[in-house]
Amino acid sequence: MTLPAPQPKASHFVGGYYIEDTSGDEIAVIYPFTGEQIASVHAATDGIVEQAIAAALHAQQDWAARSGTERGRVLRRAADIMRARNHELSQLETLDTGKPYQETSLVDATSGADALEYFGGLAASLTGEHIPLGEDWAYTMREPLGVCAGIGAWNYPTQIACWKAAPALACGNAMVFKPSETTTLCALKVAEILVEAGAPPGLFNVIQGRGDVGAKLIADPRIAKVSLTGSVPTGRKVYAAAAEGIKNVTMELGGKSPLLIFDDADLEDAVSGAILANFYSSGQVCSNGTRVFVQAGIYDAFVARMAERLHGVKTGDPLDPEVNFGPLVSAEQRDKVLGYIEAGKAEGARLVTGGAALEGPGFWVAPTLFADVTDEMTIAREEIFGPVLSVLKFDDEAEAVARGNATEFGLSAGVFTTNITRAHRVIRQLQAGSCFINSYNDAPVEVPFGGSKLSGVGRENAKAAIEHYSQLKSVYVRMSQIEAPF
Ligand SMILES: NC(=O)c1ccc[n+]([C@@H]2O[C@H](COP(=O)([O-])OP(=O)(O)OC[C@H]3O[C@@H](n4cnc5c(N)ncnc54)[C@H](O)[C@@H]3O)[C@@H](O)[C@H]2O)c1
Repeated sequence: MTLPAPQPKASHFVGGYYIEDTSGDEIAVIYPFTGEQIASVHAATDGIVEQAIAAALHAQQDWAARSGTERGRVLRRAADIMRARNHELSQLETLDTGKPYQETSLVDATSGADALEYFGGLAASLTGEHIPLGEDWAYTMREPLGVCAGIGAWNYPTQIACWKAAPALACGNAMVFKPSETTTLCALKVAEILVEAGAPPGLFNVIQGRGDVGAKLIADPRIAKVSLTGSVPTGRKVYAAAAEGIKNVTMELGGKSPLLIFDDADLEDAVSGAILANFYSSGQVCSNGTRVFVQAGIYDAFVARMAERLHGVKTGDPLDPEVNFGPLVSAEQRDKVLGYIEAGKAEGARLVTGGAALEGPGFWVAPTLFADVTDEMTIAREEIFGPVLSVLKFDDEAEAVARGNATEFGLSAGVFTTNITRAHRVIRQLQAGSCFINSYNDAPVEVPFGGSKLSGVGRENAKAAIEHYSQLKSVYVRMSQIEAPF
């Protein structure tokens, strides 16, 4: 298999070109399967940050002056290019993250292309309204915000870049995007593709760096909006920095989501749902349903069947299309997850399967199933971001809802039951932004995605995202003479 060369032409993509400044700190690109360095980039210097913002400001003028139809055509062309290059982009996503190709070839560039296509389709319909007021009238215009900053996490580098770029660009904004320092490669390809599709150079720029570069970017007064995908502690810092400039924000943060499985659920379906809710991307998904509450009547059957189904995990080289479970993204993340597993054992959870690192040079953690987990255990309270499923027993519906909601997070929630009245009743009471009935972790671009409570502010995807990347201008038009008091 010929692999894409992981080393990018240069670290940053600014003003339509790859640019470099090796005086920035070196950031190694590590392939999580081998633990070996496969490329390197340099963190953006102040000069690179300045060039990126200047290029974005310039491009935004041209872009905002184009019709929505023209803007949409560029985004849809970019979607077509991404789809045509799915194989190569998916391999790069695998090298960047360690997620199996079996998964990346279905999800990542595809989901990115869906966002570009969807918002490309919406671009021409972003109109204001006419408000009759007797003889007078008013109208509204939907205007872009200006230059937006996008800051990404490491679990979905292509998708996160596209989920932010597509609505921003559709509304007439430009963007400077900083990927996670752990996954630096994929967003550069998104930038290349947008230029190839006809976006003005500088419309979507990618600069590398750690938190300090992100902080510098969002502190700049020329940045009108900040969209972050990351953890709650980072969200607090970024939100506070954005508040200094009264900037618009979208915060896509962490979660500890409940998945409620009732006695009357289809057992096999519920087990499949819980697998999707916990082991996809080796558990590194923000919306994962990591607290699986199972009603007493099917509790033992659920735990037994889940343990059996986990025998279907196939590890190995994530680029092998037969492999369905990959390593974690970094040594640091593996160690963090192993720490939580030890806490689970020490606090008395019953380890059913897994519970240790796997052999190999890469960053492996075995898919881990804990039963008899109780609400106060660390593994039931904190976001682990790894392949660790906790099963908690419950007796009745009200108890399950109360315990499900007893968290500071509010990203997702799910329910498995064949009683449709109960399904809707329970979902209505669960405090979460993205919910599922007899399913889990579906994220089509047509549906708003985001969290409540500490899990976030604002929504990505769907028409809801337009509100977060545009502002309304109201214009009052008087048709009659003005009556003034003096
Ligand atoms: N809700 C969602 O849509 C969603 C999706 C994916 C991941 N996540 C969350 O992301 C976390 C995992 O990702 P991570 O470890 O990369 O998160 P992180 O918070 O460590 O970093 C996220 C990004 O913020 C940058 N950053 C750090 N400090 C900054 C600062 N002071 N100013 C500006 N930027 C700064 C980082 O460099 C990185 O690019 C998990 O908590 C997960 O739940 C949420």
